Amino acid sequence: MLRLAQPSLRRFLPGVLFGLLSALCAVGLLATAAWLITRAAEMPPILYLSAAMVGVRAFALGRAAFRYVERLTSHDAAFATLPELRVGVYERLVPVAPDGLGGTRRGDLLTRLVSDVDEQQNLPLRVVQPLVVSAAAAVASVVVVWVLLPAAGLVLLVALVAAFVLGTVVNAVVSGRAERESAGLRGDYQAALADHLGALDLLTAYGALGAGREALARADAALTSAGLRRSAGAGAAAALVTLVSGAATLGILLVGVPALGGGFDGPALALVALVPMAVFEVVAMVPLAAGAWRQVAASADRIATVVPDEVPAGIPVDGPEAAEAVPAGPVRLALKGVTARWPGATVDALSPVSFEVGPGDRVLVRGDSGAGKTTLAHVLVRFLDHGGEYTLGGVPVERIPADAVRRVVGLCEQRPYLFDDDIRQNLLFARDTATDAELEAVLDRVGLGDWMRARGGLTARVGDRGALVSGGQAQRIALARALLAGFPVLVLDEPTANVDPDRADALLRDLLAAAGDDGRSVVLISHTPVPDELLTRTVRLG
Ligand SMILES: Nc1ncnc2c1ncn2[C@@H]1O[C@H](COP(=O)(O)OP(=O)(O)OP(=O)(O)O)[C@@H](O)[C@H]1O
Repeated sequence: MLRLAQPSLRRFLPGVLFGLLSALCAVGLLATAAWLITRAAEMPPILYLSAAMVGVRAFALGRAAFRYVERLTSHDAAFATLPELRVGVYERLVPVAPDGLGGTRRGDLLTRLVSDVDEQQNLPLRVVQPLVVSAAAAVASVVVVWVLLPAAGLVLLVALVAAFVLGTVVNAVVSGRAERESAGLRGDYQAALADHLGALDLLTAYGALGAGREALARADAALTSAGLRRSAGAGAAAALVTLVSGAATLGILLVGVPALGGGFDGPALALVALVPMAVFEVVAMVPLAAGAWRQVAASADRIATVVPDEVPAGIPVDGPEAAEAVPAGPVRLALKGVTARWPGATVDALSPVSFEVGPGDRVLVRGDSGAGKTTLAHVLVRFLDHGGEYTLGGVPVERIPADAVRRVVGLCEQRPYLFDDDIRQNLLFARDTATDAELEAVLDRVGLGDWMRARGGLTARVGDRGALVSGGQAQRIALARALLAGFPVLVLDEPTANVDPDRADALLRDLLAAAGDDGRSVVLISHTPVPDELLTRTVRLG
């Protein structure tokens, strides 16, 4: 994760270089100004001062200009890396989804994928670059002061090391824990918020809104407290660095005043005494960089737990042998002694099951609640791995890429997901080349044509997760898009789960007729009895 977040040297280097130039200009500005003011007090001919006057102007302009370019280039590098990082995370997430993500709460998962991924841009911006720039600026300043007065250089060196160590330790002690916890607390808060908003109707019905709000307030208080501790740590480190900077100036004066004379005059003393003010301003970034590192690392850990390097056991992975295609022509699906186990579980969720689905077959899968019907559906579309033998057209599915299996075997889930958009968009993603006439025809086939026209056509909205449509209509929309996708084998998981019993029979007949009317095979998972004449065979689980 961290490797992905660090921009390439080519992108990263300009920001470091301009940052260093800006820091050196800041130090140079203070040094030249200090020298100029003290030298001017000696009232030399103006000619002696003109080079320093030009220097002050150049350093002042250079500091601002280099800082501006540094911001541009370093942010450009970080932003250019972010899309690659996001795509990298997403690509690693895809093989794990959906069944490898069950243990992560929705709001928290979103935080990991958005805020925690965004946090990674701070690795180059707030960790690596400040460390490199402040180290280089500190070394350069010590060398210059050392050349002018070695004892002063030594004082500056000791003070810089002290500021570095003390600032970093104090910041770590005061805010280290808060920095490590912040990302998790942000995830907790967003998860609590998503839970609360998603369950508003339930909480209202049970009069539990207050308890929900209390849980939110607790998560918010923990997040705010972590934010305050982080600020306290940053403040304490800044105060300490300022204190050491003052001490460094005093120390340099203590060794510098007795050394006056010869080549080391007043203006030179002013220069070495005031340089720490500028260089400590740059070095103050170090404790903050350490804090930023703790936050970046914590966020990287959180992303890594949802996108592990190795896909968890139970989730299918395309191995090198997964290179065959499903044989062309009508597809026969066959299971022999197939079992399955969810990731992390210790027992099988599906006891050995064997059956075949030939072209045009309509197979009903029945079983008590918990017998493993949904588990079987997930095995059929390769969301879950299996034991035993599962072949498509005689080829073991392990030898076919999972995506190719899913182009042949389609799933209408028990709770179909509808996007908060209009009906057209909810259908088009199954086949984006479909015309409006094709969309209307498929809605007619699943018995939704009149309803769609009464709602004003394909632009009618379905609401968040289908809030504006009934359970049965959601199932029909899901079937319509599966028909559009043209899967040769269609698995319907409990399509009547959200429909009242007297409508369930009619819906099942409609769905089976629509799904099977062009030679497609159907695996129907249902509790509801289905008339024998609509089926080819029945399989009982458990
Ligand atoms: N995501 C999951 N992670 C771990 N175990 C799961 C998961 N989903 C289901 N299970 C377990 O697998 C077993 C089979 O569940 P499954 O949902 O397949 O049953 P089902 O026959 O579809 O039940 P129902 O008719 O109530 O929908 C159950 O013991 C269940 O607790």
